[in-house]
Amino acid sequence: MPSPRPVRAGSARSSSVSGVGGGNSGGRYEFMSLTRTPPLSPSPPSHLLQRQGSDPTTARLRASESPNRRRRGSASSNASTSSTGGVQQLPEEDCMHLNPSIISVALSSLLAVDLWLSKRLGVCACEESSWGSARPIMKLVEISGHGIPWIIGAAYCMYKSDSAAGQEVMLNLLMALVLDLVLVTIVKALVRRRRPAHNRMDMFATFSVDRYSFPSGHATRAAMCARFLLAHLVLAAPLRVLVMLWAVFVGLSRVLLGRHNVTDVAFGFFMGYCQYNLVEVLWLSPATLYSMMGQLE
Ligand SMILES: CC(C)=CCC/C(C)=C/COP(=O)(O)O
Repeated sequence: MPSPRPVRAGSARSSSVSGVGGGNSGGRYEFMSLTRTPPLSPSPPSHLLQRQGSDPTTARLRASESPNRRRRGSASSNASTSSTGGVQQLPEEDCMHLNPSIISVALSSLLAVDLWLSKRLGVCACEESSWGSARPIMKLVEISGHGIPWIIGAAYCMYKSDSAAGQEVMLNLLMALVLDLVLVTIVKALVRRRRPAHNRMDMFATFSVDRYSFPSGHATRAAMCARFLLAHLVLAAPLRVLVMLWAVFVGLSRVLLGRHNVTDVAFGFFMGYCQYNLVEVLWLSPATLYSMMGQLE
């Protein structure tokens, strides 16, 4: 009895490329057959179809499928092979699984990078972390961007101000701070993204939505207040630089403390920047204020 001849993988590959020829290379045809149903007519040569299963890429893809999908896939491809006289068709659901949308792939990649980077940057997340000794300073920066000192400070300055212009600016800063709290609460409640696992929930004065992390309320406030200060209160160049550095540092400290992922802070900065535009649109003038107070009386 003749002994079976060993099959060499290399020879199958090289004959596949040379067998198709022209612009439509063997490699291209095989790739397309994985992602969409090959045309029924004209039927591709049967020697090409046989080689699909022996291609290493095909083999790897099939190996990564779940056992159930593999079983279903092979059953349906067997069925379609027999019903179409040798033409192999992939079931429709397989085609969809092999064609994930570019947006969802980009989003999952961004989230994976975000989680990885945020975890690496959370160097002050607890005392035992690599920069744990800097944690008290980071917590001071955290308090400098907290809502309570800002609200109390703005109300106190408004009360103490002896000019109508000063009172107007402080009143609008108060309105901006309240608006920021409301908008951040709404977005946090809608998105409900959990804070990073390495965060220790030892923050001062929080609302219930503050168990969620997207967006960072400190980052929105820092961006909005920085724009507000630069537009209305701080004119000297060195102080303007300090204000900007403070805002950046508040955002950075959120990630270093492990309170937030990088995307929470990035979106927070964007949202706070836009919120200032809204404050300008809603700006309360003394006339508006007096008419509002008149309506209240
Ligand atoms: C109690 C008041 C007036 C404000 C809460 C401020 C606060 C704790 C926001 C949460 O900030 P992050 O989202 O950056 O952690």
